[in-house]
Amino acid sequence: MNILSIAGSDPSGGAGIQADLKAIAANGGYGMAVITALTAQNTRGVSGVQAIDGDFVTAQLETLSADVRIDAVKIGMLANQEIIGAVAAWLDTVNAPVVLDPVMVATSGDALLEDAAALHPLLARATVITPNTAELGALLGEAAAQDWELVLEQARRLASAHDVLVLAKGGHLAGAQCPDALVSAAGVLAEFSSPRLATKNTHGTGCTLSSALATRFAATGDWATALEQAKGYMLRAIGAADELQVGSGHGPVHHFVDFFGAADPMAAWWEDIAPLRAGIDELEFIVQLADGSLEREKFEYYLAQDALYLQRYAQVLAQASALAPELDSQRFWAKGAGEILEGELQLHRSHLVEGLANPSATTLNYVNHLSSCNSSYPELIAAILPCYWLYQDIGKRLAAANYEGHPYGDWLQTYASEEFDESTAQAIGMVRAAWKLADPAQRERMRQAFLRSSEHELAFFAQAHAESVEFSTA
Ligand SMILES: Nc1ncnc2c1ncn2[C@@H]1O[C@H](COP(=O)(O)OP(=O)(O)OP(=O)(O)O)[C@@H](O)[C@H]1O
Ligand SMILES: Cc1ncc(CO)c(N)n1
Repeated sequence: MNILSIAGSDPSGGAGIQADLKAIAANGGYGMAVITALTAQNTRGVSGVQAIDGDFVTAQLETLSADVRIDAVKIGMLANQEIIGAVAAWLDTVNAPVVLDPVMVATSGDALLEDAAALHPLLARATVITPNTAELGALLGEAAAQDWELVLEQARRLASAHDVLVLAKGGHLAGAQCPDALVSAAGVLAEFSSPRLATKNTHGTGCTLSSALATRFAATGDWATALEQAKGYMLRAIGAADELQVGSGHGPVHHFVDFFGAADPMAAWWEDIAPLRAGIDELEFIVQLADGSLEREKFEYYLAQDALYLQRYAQVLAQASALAPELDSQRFWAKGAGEILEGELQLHRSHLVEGLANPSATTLNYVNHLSSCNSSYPELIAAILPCYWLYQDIGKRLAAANYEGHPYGDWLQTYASEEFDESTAQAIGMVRAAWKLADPAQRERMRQAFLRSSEHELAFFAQAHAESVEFSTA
């Protein structure tokens, strides 16, 4: 898909043409650029603007469209009335969806267009306009809205007045969420909200979102889908912004987060518990379980404790579902809870003499650790993760040790299925996604929750032999 950005240059690379080309490429488009103005700009502010002659903007546009098919247009900084006129006239000659970001002020607060009213002739030629709250107010000749209801109301009126779609953006409002909504004269067509990330590096968010939106629309043909995808991309790019070190003011977002973002934190966590994993493999309980020499009494002790554990664990999974931020994760954790209650516990009961045992101190320690994480979704699912990941890992080796007539053969098979592999991959994915949105302190709490659970897993396997275990993960 060929996506044209008509915008100004930002030498610092975080906004304007430079951001647009990066965002278009990162979203799978082929980026092209017609430059309307040069700015002298860094992450702290704009110190100068040199607009291109309107005639030369026209020359760039006409030369390009004489040769190249244009699948979508994104418009950013237009600087003055002459350029607005040139772009408006050219738009009458092309037939492509147009995302117009009515750029008036930079993230730093510097003016990039003198008069909001000058944009009016362009509004009806756009397919979607993407004003922030200040720009929305200015386009209506009103004060900027301070709450989301009023933003939506203003967006509806602007959509109605110019017969366009308006992407209302709540990024500038106070609050823990950053909602965006696609609004037509009839009302809200789609709304997507994301958590507000704690970073000052938001230079060029507006340019980036509008370019991603144009690119995703060219690929999907559906504005709601395009917005959902662009918003997800935006969140990842802002989430990784602090990995870049550009300037001392409002730095850029990480446009290529999906390609060159930091190394996978989940892989690092897995390495962190390497000593615990080795420790589990060496436990007498595991060695004897694998070769079948484990005393029945010890196996039944383990199963009784595990049955007690699983009842509480199912409640913890249900709690993760209750805390989960969206439908997929809600469904995933609730399904996990259901499967434990119907499947795994069933297997345990078939091995057990009914009505046994109280939870051991080891079992209680583990479930209490899980419960202690249950007010924070990211920490709770980080604490849950070893229950999937370690069992999947050990399950593979135990299944490989299975043989015809093995006394614990059905148990050895339990955790070595494609379904369990798939669930484990999904659980890892959900923890990774929550990690990306977390701030550094929360990330460390997540890592600790994961490490502690891994230690409890080792202690749990050891308890039937009352083997003493030493923990060594920091
Ligand atoms: N701190 C943040 N955390 C998460 N999302 C954010 C944050 N800041 C902005 N966004 C999102 O970035 C997108 C662009 O929004 P914003 O309203 O900031 O645009 P803008 O003001 O036009 O940008 P610019 O500052 O580049 O002019 C929106 O989807 C918004 O929700
Ligand atoms: C060139 C240019 N366009 C747009 C913005 C808006 O952030 C900016 N800062 N610079």
